Amino acid sequence: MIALEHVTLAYGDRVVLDDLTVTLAEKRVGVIGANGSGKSTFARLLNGLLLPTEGTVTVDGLDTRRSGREVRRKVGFVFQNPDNQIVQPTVEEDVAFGLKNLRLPKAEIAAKVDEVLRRYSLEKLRTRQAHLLSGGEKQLLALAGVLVMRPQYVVLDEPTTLLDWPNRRKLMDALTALEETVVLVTHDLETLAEFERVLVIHEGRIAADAPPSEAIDAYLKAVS
Ligand SMILES: Nc1ncnc2c1ncn2[C@@H]1O[C@H](COP(=O)(O)OP(=O)(O)OP(=O)(O)O)[C@@H](O)[C@H]1O
Repeated sequence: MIALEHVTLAYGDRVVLDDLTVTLAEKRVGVIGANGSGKSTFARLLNGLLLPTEGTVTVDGLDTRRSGREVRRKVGFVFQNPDNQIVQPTVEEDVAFGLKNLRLPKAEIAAKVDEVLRRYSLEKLRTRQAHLLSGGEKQLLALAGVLVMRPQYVVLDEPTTLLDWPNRRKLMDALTALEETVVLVTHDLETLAEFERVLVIHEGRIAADAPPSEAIDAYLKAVS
């Protein structure tokens, strides 16, 4: 369970999120809102990439301020721009990177990398230069690199922006199949149809917190 208590986040003197208190316990939570409303900021608070200016964020009781490393093991983060997280020359090396940092045995790393490349249809790309992949291929690689670490929670910040229709379908199917708890920030409202809960962020606050169709209605009203 991820809990925010009286969380305020300010960049300098600009308050972007204002006194949010919310608990995320569902398997599938969507986050929507206008450009600049604070969705990425909200997402980054969930795994300690950003620390609250005021208030606390806890993941299964671990405070992101005090237990950042443990929180980041639990909460995988898929960035909006995959170039932010692709760090190794080839696809297979990039997927193996986090596992190597854990100093797992070589055979175990190889087995996990094979499994995840197969699962996301990335096998044929395995020896390719990661930075030369297409945008959509990079997004799938970034997701694979996070999921291979088996986090309990996966936070994704607009992961479908670069994807064509088949790859968007593939990514959404992958998300549906995950056992992990998913928090998805998106402008792609139709991907939220099966979600249990959707938060609408507007003017620094949670303007709606409801099942998808109700939340999407509230969002469209707020921005029109
Ligand atoms: N590091 C930063 N320093 C100063 N201001 C920032 C910083 N990061 C974000 N902001 C500002 O905070 C506000 C919220 O940004 P955020 O990226 O969280 O919005 P968003 O809802 O994810 O937007 P989008 O839908 O366009 O991705 C924006 O006005 C942005 O310009």
